[in-house]
Amino acid sequence: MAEITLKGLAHSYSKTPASHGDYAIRQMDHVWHQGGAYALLGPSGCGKSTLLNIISGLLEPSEGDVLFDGQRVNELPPEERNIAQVFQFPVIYDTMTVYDNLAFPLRNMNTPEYRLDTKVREVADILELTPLLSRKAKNLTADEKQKVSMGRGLVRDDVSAILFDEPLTVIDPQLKWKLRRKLKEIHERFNITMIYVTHDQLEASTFADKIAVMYDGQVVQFGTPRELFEKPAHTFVGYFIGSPGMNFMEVSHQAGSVMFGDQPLPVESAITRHVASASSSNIKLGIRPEFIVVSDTPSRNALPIQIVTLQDLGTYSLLSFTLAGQLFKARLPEGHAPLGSNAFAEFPIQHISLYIDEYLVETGYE
Ligand SMILES: Nc1ncnc2c1ncn2[C@@H]1O[C@H](COP(=O)(O)OP(=O)(O)OP(=O)(O)O)[C@@H](O)[C@H]1O
Repeated sequence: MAEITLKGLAHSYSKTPASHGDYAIRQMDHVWHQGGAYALLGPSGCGKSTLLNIISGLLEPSEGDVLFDGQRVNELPPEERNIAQVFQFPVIYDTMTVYDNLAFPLRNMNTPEYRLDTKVREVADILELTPLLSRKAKNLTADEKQKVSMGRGLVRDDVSAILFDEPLTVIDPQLKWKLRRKLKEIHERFNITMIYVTHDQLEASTFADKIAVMYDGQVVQFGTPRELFEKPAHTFVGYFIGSPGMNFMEVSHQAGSVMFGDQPLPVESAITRHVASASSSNIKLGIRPEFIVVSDTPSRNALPIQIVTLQDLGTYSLLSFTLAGQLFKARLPEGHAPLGSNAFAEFPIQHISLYIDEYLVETGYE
């Protein structure tokens, strides 16, 4: 069992890093608690695989410490870390049977055959591989091979964490859901820390209790899927989570008002105070497409908009409109009244969040 702590961690693939841009992981402190089901979510190139490889020991970090249950393991090779890693593409021995593939990690540890047999059959049963145990691995389908790869991580009793690096990439879309459920089941049964890397928010939120969102070499928010939706701590989280992502407006302060271009915006007074006193000029307001209220009649806080497109997506409609020259997205509920050529959008003030230098400013709704 292990709690994995990353302390002052940073990694550069360059031997002589000169600037921020030379780092794949930028100064990070993070704790993965024992037994958690976690996702590491972020776009391509943000440093997810680098971080997993540092945890598993395939890569030694250039700065900082990796601690397992408080013990520094930076110099420990992967085989001494009791961590299993499942990669994007199955890592199995094609000429061996499924049984021998599953037994391989245990034979390596000189596990007695009777114990090995029990464990192999238990894991095969969970992964629904029992009918395939005597098959040669080379005759399996891609998803069966990936299940064997996962099984090899699960057979060892001493494994304290399993790291999955986009494990469902090669899996048929229909089977992805089933395998994710299976992983969740395995997590509940074995109480193993699991870290699941993906760039897909749906995959992350169906697997994990808590998601670490990574952006540009850093974890910018660590929270439940709901927290990431309701309170994005960074503009990237707002943009990346949700379908479509949050709308952002660059704003400034003028004569007691928060201005979006030439347009004064109705906002809560605490936001106005923060915008007025901000030392940075990088100030944004964010609102989720779900919370914008659109109507064809003017009202006190509604602003005139220009409609670009309205798409009926079955359970909701997606409206694209412009305001002060910027494109916005709004999700309109099913059965929303049709919109004429004059339309108005209201941004309910309780749903507007303030970001200064890309980070959320907690203002509290007054
Ligand atoms: N072996 C390497 N040598 C040099 N640079 C590397 C190496 N591996 C990764 N990088 C760089 O480090 C950064 C982070 O890469 P990493 O593969 O960790 O990201 P990722 O989030 O896993 O991306 P993906 O989802 O595409 O795999 C990228 O800029 C990448 O180009």
